[in-house]
Amino acid sequence: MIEVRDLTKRYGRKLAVDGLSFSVRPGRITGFLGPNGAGKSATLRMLLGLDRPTAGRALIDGRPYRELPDPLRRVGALVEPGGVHRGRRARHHLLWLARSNRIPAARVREVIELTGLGPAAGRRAGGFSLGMAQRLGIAAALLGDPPVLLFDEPVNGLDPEGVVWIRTLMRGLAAEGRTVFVSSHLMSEMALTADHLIVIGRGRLLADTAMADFVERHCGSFVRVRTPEPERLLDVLAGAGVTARTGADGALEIAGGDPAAVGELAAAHGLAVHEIGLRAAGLEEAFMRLTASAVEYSSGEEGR
Ligand SMILES: Nc1ncnc2c1ncn2[C@@H]1O[C@H](COP(=O)(O)OP(=O)(O)OP(=O)(O)O)[C@@H](O)[C@H]1O
Repeated sequence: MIEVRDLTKRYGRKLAVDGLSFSVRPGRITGFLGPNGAGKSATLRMLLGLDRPTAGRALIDGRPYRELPDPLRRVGALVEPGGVHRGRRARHHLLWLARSNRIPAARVREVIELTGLGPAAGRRAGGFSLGMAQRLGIAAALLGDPPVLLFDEPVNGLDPEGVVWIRTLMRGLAAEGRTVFVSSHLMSEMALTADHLIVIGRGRLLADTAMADFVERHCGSFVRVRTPEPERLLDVLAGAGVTARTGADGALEIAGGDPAAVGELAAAHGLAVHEIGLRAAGLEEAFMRLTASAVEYSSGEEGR
């Protein structure tokens, strides 16, 4: 179980995490989502005792990381790949970690097997592909057989096979009853992986919801219509009590609308329609809408 309570982190004048509170339960994968710079890594660093909160608490099994007895047996983390000395062989790295944490060497064999590192275990980590480096990082995270696992952007840069492998592994870990907390800035990836979502923007909580509820609430259908006179169609729609928004390419979008009704309204006002149809709102779009104000704020601030 992970608990974050009123967590705040300030770097100089930058408020990276701003009074954040949420819990992460065992037995499921919880996705930690937010646009770049939202404060995900800062939160994970505080959970792992790599950074001190300015205020509030970041707890694993009720304690701050630094107060955990045998931390490797309580929590495993994949924070940044490549934290391994390049000249060190993968197996030796794991054996060294095991020995310094009083973990039996037999467990090293198990995690090598579990992560499919076998053929590469005798090779030096410096020559590893990103996919192999990720497997080694995950082997290290699993060494203490911890009930809590944190993954920071684990699929970044991986090929499709690597992505599927990590997704399957995380599902297995959650099915064993572990707490699996995984950060990403990709909603589409989370949709395939997570059971629950914590979404943050500008260091604040934007959503704490079951994945299925998020999909149901945010991913209804909408009518997309393209006309050479969008301003006039907007007026006509507004006159009929219909709210529309202008999409990225200038087409109008009407949430939950009926294409026939929109088409007839346009025809009745002599408006040309170049394209009209019913679309399903994508998860990525829903995520962008949810976090849009947070993104605008942060880019505006950086421009100052
Ligand atoms: N050590 C630091 N010093 C100063 N500012 C920092 C530091 N670490 C993070 N920040 C700032 O805090 C904010 C949150 O950063 P963080 O890395 O936690 O975001 P993130 O959600 O993990 O983003 P990304 O998806 O890009 O990794 C950003 O604006 C970042 O520039």
